[in-house]
Amino acid sequence: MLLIEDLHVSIDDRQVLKGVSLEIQDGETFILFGPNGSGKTSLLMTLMGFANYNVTKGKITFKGKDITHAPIYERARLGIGMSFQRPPTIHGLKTRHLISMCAHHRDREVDVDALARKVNFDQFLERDINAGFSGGEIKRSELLQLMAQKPSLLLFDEPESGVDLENMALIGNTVRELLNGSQEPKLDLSLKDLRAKRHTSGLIITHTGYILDYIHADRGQVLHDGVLCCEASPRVILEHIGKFGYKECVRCLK
Ligand SMILES: Nc1ncnc2c1ncn2[C@@H]1O[C@H](COP(=O)(O)OP(=O)(O)OP(=O)(O)O)[C@@H](O)[C@H]1O
Repeated sequence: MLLIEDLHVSIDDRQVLKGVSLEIQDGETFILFGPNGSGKTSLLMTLMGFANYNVTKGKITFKGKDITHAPIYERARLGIGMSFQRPPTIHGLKTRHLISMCAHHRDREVDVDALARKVNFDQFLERDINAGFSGGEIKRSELLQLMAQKPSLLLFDEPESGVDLENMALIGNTVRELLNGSQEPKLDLSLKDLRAKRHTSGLIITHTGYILDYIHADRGQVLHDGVLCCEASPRVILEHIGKFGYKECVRCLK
């Protein structure tokens, strides 16, 4: 589904990604770890196509199409959706209107109120996007946009940040539903069959790993100073970082 080859990205004159290569298959969920400032958000912003992130070398292919220099709307139309760490406030744009726009491409009209009720967000629909929203409310607003858009590749930048434990369950379960599509996985399926049934892929940044309690994450890696290293199961990586910190990752780069 997503193929990133030798991606080099600069913001102004500063190189933030220094040769990232990564493949995410249909239905696969990939977890990205890394210390502050290592380039994780920059990777997601580049995949979404934001202008400040200049691809100086490398290629991004999505569903077989070269999207390295494609505009944001084309990537969204192809099926890439993103939940931001710190999304902007948009005065003058009601949440209801944005949710309707996110669902615009779908065949059937979406019941925005019913969708919002799923994430306890119906009472926020008449408010401007993110205007005065708390950390947890911002996350629910982001999720609601994705639920309306139904992308086939979900990019999540720290779904747990600013979320209390009670809301974490709501957010974790909603992320799982988005990744599984409408289909809840049956417990008796093998991992291979489970993956074959999922068509939505995920690329999720986490510092705490709380999200791992709710989703099935297939693979993980650490991004260290703009370079990927330490590929392992996400739980193993989390445990390793907890014990030794990120400086141990440097050993994998040698
Ligand atoms: N618009 C910008 N202008 C200048 N530098 C930027 C800009 N955006 C990001 N950077 C720099 O690029 C580097 C990577 O930032 P990025 O946000 O991708 O890191 P991160 O791994 O997501 O960090 P965190 O875990 O703290 O969220 C940082 O040093 C950051 O200051």
